[in-house]
Amino acid sequence: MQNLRRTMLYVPGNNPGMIRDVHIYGSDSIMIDLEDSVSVHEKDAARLLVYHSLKTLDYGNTEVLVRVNALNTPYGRKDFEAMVRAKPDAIRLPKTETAEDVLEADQLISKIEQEIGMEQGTIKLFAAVESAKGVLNAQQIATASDRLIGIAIGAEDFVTDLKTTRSLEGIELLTARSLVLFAARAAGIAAVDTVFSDVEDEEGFTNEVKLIKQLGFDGKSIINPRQIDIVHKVYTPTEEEIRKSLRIIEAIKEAEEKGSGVISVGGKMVDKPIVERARRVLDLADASKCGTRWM
Ligand SMILES: CC(C)(COP(=O)(O)OP(=O)(O)OC[C@H]1O[C@@H](n2cnc3c(N)ncnc32)[C@H](O)[C@@H]1OP(=O)(O)O)[C@@H](O)C(=O)NCCC(=O)NCCSC(=O)C[C@@](O)(CC(=O)O)C(=O)O
Ligand SMILES: [Mg+2]
Repeated sequence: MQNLRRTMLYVPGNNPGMIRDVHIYGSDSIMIDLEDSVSVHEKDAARLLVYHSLKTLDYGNTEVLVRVNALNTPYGRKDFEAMVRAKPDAIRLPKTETAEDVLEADQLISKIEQEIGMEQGTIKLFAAVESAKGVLNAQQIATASDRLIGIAIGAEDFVTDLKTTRSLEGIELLTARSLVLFAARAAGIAAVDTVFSDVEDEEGFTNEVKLIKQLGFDGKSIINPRQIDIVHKVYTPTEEEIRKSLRIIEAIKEAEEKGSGVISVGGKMVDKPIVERARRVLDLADASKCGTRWM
C-alpha cells in the first residue's frame, strides 16, 4: 500500500499554533519545516518544539514529514539526532545534490535507529533537488537508498541557482520537472512538485496543478491550507472519467474471454496500457473518496 501524496503542506517549525492545527485542514501529508522558514536564530528552539510536538500530538492517518537542514550546515546533524527520535514517517532532505548526500543521511539515520533500538528502515527519506546539479543527478539520487520513498523539486531555490525567475507558464522548470519525474518513475518512488508561492492567485495555482498532473506528478508541496482543495479537485477523477474507465475494464474483460487483448471502445483502441490507466483512475477515485490509502 502506498500513500496518496496529492498535497504536502509545509508548516513552519517555529509556529506552535500552526503545528498544533495543521492536520485538521485535510492535506494528505504534512511537512514540518526546520529549514528555510526558520531563521538561524530560532533553529534550536524550533527543533525542540518540533520534537515535543511529534512526541505528544496525534496527527491520525496523516503522513508526517520533517524537512531538516542539510548535513553540510551547522544544524543538520542535530536535526537528524532529534527527529529520528521523534519518529515522523519520513525526513525530507533539502538541497540534495548527489547520491552521496542521500547515503550520508541514510547511514546517519541507521546509526541513530540502532542506538535507540528502533527497527532499521523505520524512518523513510524524501529527497528534494533544488539546483542544476541536483536535477542532473536525480536518477542516482532516486536510487541511492532503500529508505527513499520520493523525490521532489524545490523551484524557488532551483530558479535562483539557474539565475532566472519563476514564470506562471513554468517554461524555466519544464526540463527539471521532467527529469525529476523520470528519475522517480524509473526508481518506482513518488514524484512531488514544488510550491506555488502566491496564495492569493487561485487561477495561476490551478493552472500549475493541472500542468504538473498532466506531466505525471503524484502531487505538490503546498504552503497554505487554501491550496489543498484546489489540488484535490484537480486530482480527483471526474464522473465521466470514472464511467469511461469502468467501460474500458468491462470491455477488456469481454475481449479477454474471447481470447483477445485488444478491443474498440467508442471507436478508440483499448489495450493493456489503456486498461492500466483506467485501473489507476478507479484506484484514485476510490482513494480520493475514502481517505489516504490506495494501491
Ligand atoms: C504563506 C503564509 C505566510 C500565508 O499566511 P496567512 O496568514 O496570509 O495565511 P491565511 O490563509 O490567512 O491563514 C488562514 C489560517 O490558516 C493557518 N495557516 C496558514 N498557513 C498554514 C500552514 N502552512 N500550516 C498550517 N496552518 C496554516 C493560519 O494560521 C490561519 O489560521 P487561523 O488564524 O486559525 O485562522 C502561510 O500560509 C505560511 O506560513 N505558510 C508556510 C510557509 C512555509 O512553510 N514556507 C517554507 C516552505 S517553501 C520553501 O522553502 C521553498 C522551497 O524550498 C519549497 C519546495 O521545496 O518546493 C523551494 O525552494 O521552492
Ligand atoms: Mg528550497
